[in-house]
Amino acid sequence: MGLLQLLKSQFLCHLIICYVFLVSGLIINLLQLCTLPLWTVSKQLARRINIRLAYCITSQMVAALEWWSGTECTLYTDPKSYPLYGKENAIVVLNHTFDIDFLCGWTFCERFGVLGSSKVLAKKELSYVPVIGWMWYFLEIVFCKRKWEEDRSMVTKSLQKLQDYPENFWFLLYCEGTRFTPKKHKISMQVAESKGLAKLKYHLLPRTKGFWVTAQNLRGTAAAVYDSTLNFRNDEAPTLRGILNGKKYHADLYVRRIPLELVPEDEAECAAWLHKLYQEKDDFQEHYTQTGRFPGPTVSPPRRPWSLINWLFWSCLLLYPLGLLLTQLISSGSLLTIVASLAVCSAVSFGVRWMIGQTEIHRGSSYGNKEVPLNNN
Ligand SMILES: CC/C=C\C/C=C\C/C=C\C/C=C\C/C=C\C/C=C\CCC(=O)SCCNC(=O)CCNC(=O)[C@H](O)C(C)(C)COP(=O)(O)OP(=O)(O)OC[C@H]1O[C@@H](n2cnc3c(N)ncnc32)[C@H](O)[C@@H]1OP(=O)(O)O
Ligand SMILES: CCCCCCCCCCCCCCCC(=O)OC[C@@H](O)COP(=O)(O)O
Repeated sequence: MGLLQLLKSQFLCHLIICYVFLVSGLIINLLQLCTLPLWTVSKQLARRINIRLAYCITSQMVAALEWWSGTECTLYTDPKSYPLYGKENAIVVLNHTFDIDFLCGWTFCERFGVLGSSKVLAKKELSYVPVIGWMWYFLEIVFCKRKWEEDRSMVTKSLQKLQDYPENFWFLLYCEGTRFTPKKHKISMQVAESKGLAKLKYHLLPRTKGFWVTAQNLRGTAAAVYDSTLNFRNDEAPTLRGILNGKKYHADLYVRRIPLELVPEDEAECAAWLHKLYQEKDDFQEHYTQTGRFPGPTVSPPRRPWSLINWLFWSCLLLYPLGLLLTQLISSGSLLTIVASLAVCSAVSFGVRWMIGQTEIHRGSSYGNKEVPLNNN
């Protein structure tokens, strides 16, 4: 192990990175709160400011992946579609297989200049996560309880609000609705069988209602669906802890651009279209497993310096006062202040560990985990 790699694996480094993320994140949440009065005066200006504030948070995690761990991201796509990425609104459909698939998604957003404005149909529980979840309120992220009857009107309303969004955005949909586990896969394939649908090897059966309502409400707003399939080389199982430890991964993303006009408007036809899409995604994953690559040409959209610059800015801003505080603390020799500082460090460490836990599949929800009574007709 090289010296740099050894440094990256040190707990103290992780504590510093997490301190900068947490404290800057809370400051930005506070700034977002301050934009509240602006929403009534100029909604579009408030949105543009919040896009930039959100960028300051999410790009720190992207910088950790791109610059700290040096993870490589390769894009497999049609060269004719490439110039359109980042220049139009799009609905992104992505497999939900890895702890950090969302972070790879953010990394591609960053490389095409839509990181601050990117959106997702997210489970409600994530809205309570400090920093990221709180930031999402101001970004007009669409939340769902994963109970269609309760979600229907709220999801529709939230999507309609995006129709006059002032900057290009990608709206991410994990149609599988939850992360892949062998148990969830087994149950969802029982559902597929009972519905006479083809079985999938690498995906859960997609939930079609969210996709249909998104396509319907973003028609005329989004130009295309980006069917995206992510995999990692050499059976890597990437984690956020691995990224913090400076471990380098190799992400491959296969993207097909499908004009939104090709998605059927009728709900049943749209559902059938999505099921077919997932069967094709499964074939691409099979191709990857057999050959170690996706079909078609590759490009590696370059890293941009902004995520690193933002990270360095917040680090300088927050580590300087921390350094001063620590020096004063040690020179004061007060046992009480030293104990209080250790308690704050432990709280930061505990808080961020809990947040990292949200990204870990083995701590995932029980959604899609329960055997459902099947109607075999
Ligand atoms: C150039 C580069 C291109 C791309 C770059 C890639 C990506 C970058 C893009 C953007 C990045 C932006 C942000 C990313 C940042 C962070 C994101 C992090 C995480 C958030 C993600 C989540 O929280 S995922 C969880 C929440 N989201 C969803 O669930 C979405 C999908 N779900 C739906 O759409 C659902 O329909 C619903 C949520 C709207 C409603 O849920 P409900 O459970 O009520 O669903 P349904 O009524 O649809 O389900 C019942 C039907 O499903 C069948 N079914 C299938 N499997 C099962 C099963 N296991 N158990 C029971 N039922 C099952 C069932 O038969 C029903 O079928 P019907 O035919 O009767 O409808
Ligand atoms: C600079 C780096 C500092 C690191 C600090 C850690 C920050 C943690 C950020 C938490 C972001 C949370 C996003 C989690 C996304 C996710 O993966 O959600 C899972 C859901 O889709 C589905 O849930 P489930 O049904 O449980 O599979």
